Amino acid sequence: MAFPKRVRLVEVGPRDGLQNEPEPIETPTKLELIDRLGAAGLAYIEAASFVSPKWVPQMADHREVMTGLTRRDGVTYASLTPNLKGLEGALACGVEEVAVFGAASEAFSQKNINCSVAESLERFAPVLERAREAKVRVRGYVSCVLGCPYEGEIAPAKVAEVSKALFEMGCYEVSLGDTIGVGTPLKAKRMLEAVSREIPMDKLAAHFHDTYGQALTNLYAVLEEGIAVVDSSVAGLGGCPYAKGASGNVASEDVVYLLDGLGIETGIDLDALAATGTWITQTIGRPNRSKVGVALAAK
Ligand SMILES: CC(C)(COP(=O)([O-])OP(=O)([O-])OC[C@H]1O[C@@H](n2cnc3c(N)ncnc32)[C@H](O)[C@@H]1OP(=O)([O-])[O-])[C@@H](O)C(=O)NCCC(=O)NCCSC(=O)C[C@@](C)(O)CC(=O)[O-]
Repeated sequence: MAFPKRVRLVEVGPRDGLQNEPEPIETPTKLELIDRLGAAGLAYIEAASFVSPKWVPQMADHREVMTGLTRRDGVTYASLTPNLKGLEGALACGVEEVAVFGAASEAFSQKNINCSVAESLERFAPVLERAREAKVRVRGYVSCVLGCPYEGEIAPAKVAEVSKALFEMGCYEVSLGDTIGVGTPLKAKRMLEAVSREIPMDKLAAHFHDTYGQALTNLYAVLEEGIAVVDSSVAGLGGCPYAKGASGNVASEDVVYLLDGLGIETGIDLDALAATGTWITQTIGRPNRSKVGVALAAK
């Protein structure tokens, strides 16, 4: 299969990237980050997460973030909403899109959202129904698609089953999360093969973490299979609070550099994105995990 002509990046830095930071990050810093990302050409930014502040304290300012945004034309600002309470909170802030998040692993589902996979799907059904009423699109995540921190190997058939359930429930797109970054290209292709037998390829996204340094390679493999939506995080920020040791998402700068080299359009200004990565890592005192970002900053 040929590479797609254009790839849509879903920037998850302000949410996935920051949710695990141990020290509180000021809301104005988050707002500036979101604004800079929009200015760099990111057309889809996951800005906040309407989850319990007891579970993820770093996302407790979701309301302030979603109402404090300076909205840019053509940019979608999305939020995670694990249940109806989260959705109602997000709707009250004028959110344009939301995401529910399930898992292909029972143990991870319990640790992350305190319920089984089947219970999570039951919980998502009214979220999708209410979102439909409010004319808000819902994205679906499946975590642990290439391995689980608690269960180890995850069968591609399980990933396909949960993805299909989310898609049939009304998620317009299902994002496949290698939460702990353990995947390798062949594994990623096999998992995608199983999922794409149930869901059209153009309704799927790749959400790869870079814990084992395989994320770009895995992305290359799934781009070859026809994936055209990639989740990434500026400067490779991030990690999941319920996946110990998981490092950040693949860095947006590295993905854009790869795609530019393949002649795949993204609409993103790499220099502006890299400058944003330098700025946010300096501001929050974190290493920049984008090799491209570091190289461009050293020029
Ligand atoms: C889902 C729950 C809420 C269930 O948590 P629970 O304890 O089972 O929920 P509950 O309904 O029994 O409520 C308990 C308390 O939470 C409150 N509550 C209930 N819901 C909300 C809400 N929406 N917003 C704010 N507060 C809420 C509720 O009001 C109550 O408050 P209390 O009476 O104790 O004061 C909890 O487990 C939770 O918030 N989990 C979030 C975990 C999380 O955010 N993980 C990281 C994101 S997922 C991820 O990173 C993976 C991904 C997407 O990036 C893909 C990948 O890489 O794999």
